[in-house]
Amino acid sequence: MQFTIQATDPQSKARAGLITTDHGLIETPIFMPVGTAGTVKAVHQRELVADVKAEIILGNTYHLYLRPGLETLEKAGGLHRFNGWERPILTDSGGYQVYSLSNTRKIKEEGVTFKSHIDGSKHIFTPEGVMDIQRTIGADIIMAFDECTPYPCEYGYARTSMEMTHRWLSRCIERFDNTENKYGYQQTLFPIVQGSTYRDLRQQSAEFVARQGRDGNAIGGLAVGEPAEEMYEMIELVNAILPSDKPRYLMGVGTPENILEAIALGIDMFDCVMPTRNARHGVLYTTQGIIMIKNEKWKNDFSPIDEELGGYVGLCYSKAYLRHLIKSEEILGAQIASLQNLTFYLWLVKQARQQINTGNFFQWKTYMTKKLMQRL
Ligand SMILES: Cc1ccc(CCc2c3nc[nH]c3cc3c(=O)[nH]c(N)nc23)cc1
Repeated sequence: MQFTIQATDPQSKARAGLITTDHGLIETPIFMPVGTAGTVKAVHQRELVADVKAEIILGNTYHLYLRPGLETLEKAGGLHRFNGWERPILTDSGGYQVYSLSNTRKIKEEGVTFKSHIDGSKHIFTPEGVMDIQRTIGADIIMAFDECTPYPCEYGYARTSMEMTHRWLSRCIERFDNTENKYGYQQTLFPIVQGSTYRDLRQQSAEFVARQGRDGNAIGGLAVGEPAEEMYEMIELVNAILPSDKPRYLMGVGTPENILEAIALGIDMFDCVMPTRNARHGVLYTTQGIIMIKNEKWKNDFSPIDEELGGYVGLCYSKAYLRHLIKSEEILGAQIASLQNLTFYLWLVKQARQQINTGNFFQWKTYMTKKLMQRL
């Protein structure tokens, strides 16, 4: 995996870059739609490419391991072949998903034991085990096995948790560097910085991660309920330590405003469940601002959802019709709203990239944030 920086913003840490993988190119800054059971909820591959213009999607190790399972994925020739997505894929290591989905997990030095949220069967994720699982899934970029430190937490817990994540990272690197890819495509491992919101721990973790010299680096332990200002402070501190010539992936962030702020702080890659989760609840992101589509005011508004966005659903469906579908809890409503929000997120990072290339990202960010976050 290669990363080339094509332009940097003179008034911030923002940069426009290009990531090259065996499954194609990724222009950064980039937003990565979250696939869960191998698909993005309620959206087809064709739409992801043609409408959303997604360049890379996220696969979910926890879900895929439980269902369809490793045997099926291996027989299919990996996730790319299984779900027909021929572009880059990134998979998370599963630790976070166990933490957020299975309330029966236990953390030990060896790894994390949990019961499947599907059938209650017992499992253990270890650093070595999730490296093998992600080798079998076959994603181009795989994440180290970490503990996403809960927020808020005591300093002592944050330090112990970070130190275990560092020991797990060493075990991940040992396993990954001594196993081969299974399907003939190169894979790369990103380590994850932890340390909660404690400046000295974040500094230690960023230094430990930077020392591993991997192709890219991730910032974890954020977007877990901390105030945005604390998140920005941690990003700024960590990005000053992570190498500037490698992609930086901020996990789980965020609102359009968070994303533009983080781009200005030097982040290149994003993922977030917000676009699809909010869509299912009728919260639409549009180039004109936020629309709460269930609101009475859209009942007889037959204008297109978002003419400026240039996406299919924004042009071809009216606000009134989408309101009707969402109120009726029709699947089509979730599909249209998900497509609108995902298309918007990809549009936003593409606009940011263009502004970085033309050198006025910083002014544009202020104007765009004010415009996008207004309620219509
Ligand atoms: C499919 C998929 C879903 C979700 C994710 C990111 C999930 C995610 C976080 N989401 C919000 N905050 C987060 C923090 C962490 C973290 O510290 N470590 C890991 N491994 N994942 C995180 C990646 C892939």
